[in-house]
Amino acid sequence: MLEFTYENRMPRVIFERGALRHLQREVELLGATRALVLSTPDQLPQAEMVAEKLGPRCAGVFAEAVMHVPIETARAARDEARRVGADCAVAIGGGSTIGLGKAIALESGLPILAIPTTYAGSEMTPIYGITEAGVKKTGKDPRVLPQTVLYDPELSATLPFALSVTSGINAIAHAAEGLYARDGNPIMDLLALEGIRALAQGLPRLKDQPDHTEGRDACLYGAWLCGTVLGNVGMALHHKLCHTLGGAFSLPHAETHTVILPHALAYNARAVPAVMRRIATAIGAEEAATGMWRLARSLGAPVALRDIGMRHEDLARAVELATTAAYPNPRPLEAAALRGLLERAYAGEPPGMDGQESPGAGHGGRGATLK
Ligand SMILES: NC(=O)C1=CN([C@@H]2O[C@H](COP(=O)(O)OP(=O)(O)OC[C@H]3O[C@@H](n4cnc5c(N)ncnc54)[C@H](OP(=O)(O)O)[C@@H]3O)[C@@H](O)[C@H]2O)C=CC1
Ligand SMILES: O=C(O)/C=C\C(=O)CC(=O)O
Repeated sequence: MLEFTYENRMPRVIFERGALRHLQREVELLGATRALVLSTPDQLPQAEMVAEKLGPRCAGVFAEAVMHVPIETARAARDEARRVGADCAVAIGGGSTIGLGKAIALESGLPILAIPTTYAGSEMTPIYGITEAGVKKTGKDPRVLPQTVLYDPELSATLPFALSVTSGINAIAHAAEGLYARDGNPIMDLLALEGIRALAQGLPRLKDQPDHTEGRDACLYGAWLCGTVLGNVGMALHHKLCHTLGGAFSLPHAETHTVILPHALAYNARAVPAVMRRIATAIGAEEAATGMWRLARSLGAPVALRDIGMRHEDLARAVELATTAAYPNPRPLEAAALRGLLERAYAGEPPGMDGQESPGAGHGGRGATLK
């Protein structure tokens, strides 16, 4: 049975090597005259390049973005936007910088022009996250969806290979979960499969040559598609686990996605076998979960939670948190099976394909009926 609701919520996208040359025109199209440029401290040279290209349309540079948007940084950026009379925010960087732009937009409604240099995909979503007193709160608001995105693969050429791989797998995770999202639709399925394929083919090309032209093009293209999926349909167990591990135990964002994804896919494999076949085909593997684990390993990415800062004594708490306010998932959440999943992920073992039960009270996924 085919049933879905589809609504188009997408920014204007310019994808081009050297896309920054369109910056002035694009800011003008937003109706803006005073842009506040945002970046992390380390990406200040890129922010200054953007400021230079903006010329008189640049109101200032705020290069203080940090991971997970602490409320103090958000307040400082909002104050700075007011102080310089900004009428738009131009965010150059990864999810941390774009997240800071979203924090400004959430309060002021200023339009955002995003220039992503990682593959996290925040530029395509109306999702924001702000951390206060050690707790990250996320929400959705149409005001934080960037109005324009400039994708320039040349700007990601400096992203180190290891970061490119984990960031690329972060993107693949959005698409993989989009394929079994309860509110998914055929358009997002097409984007998801193409996004996974592009990243699975692009990432290995960066291994010996991180500035490989076609490799960077493919990865950024894949990131755009996967980010679009994240922005349009709901996520499931994998994202819930990653948000739990990142939020409660401060594990690094993209690395956590990289370690967890094969195990989350294995957990859901029997509930949505058709989806798993499609993912396997997209990554060129016989089976989705093991294929993802092998892909990560072959690219030298972390495969063990213990190698990215997890403590074994925190696994029980992680299960508890992951089953509280759970995201809809095709297979029901069972504490014992989740503990098994995390034990394997902790030790860096291949995903376990055993001990699975029928979909039961999970939503069963659309993949059960859609080919
Ligand atoms: N709201 C949403 O829809 C989404 C939000 N997110 C959020 O975004 C954050 C993760 O995003 P992610 O992009 O992984 O993280 P960051 O923005 O923190 O970037 C990750 C790393 O990439 C480096 N980097 C970025 N650009 C370059 C470049 N051009 N050259 C060299 N290095 C570069 C950064 O270095 P440095 O710090 O030194 O600049 C940083 O170490 C998390 O907080 C996550 O929750 C992620 C996905 C979607
Ligand atoms: O936590 C956020 O800022 C919002 C969403 C994400 O981080 C998506 C993801 O897990 O990559």
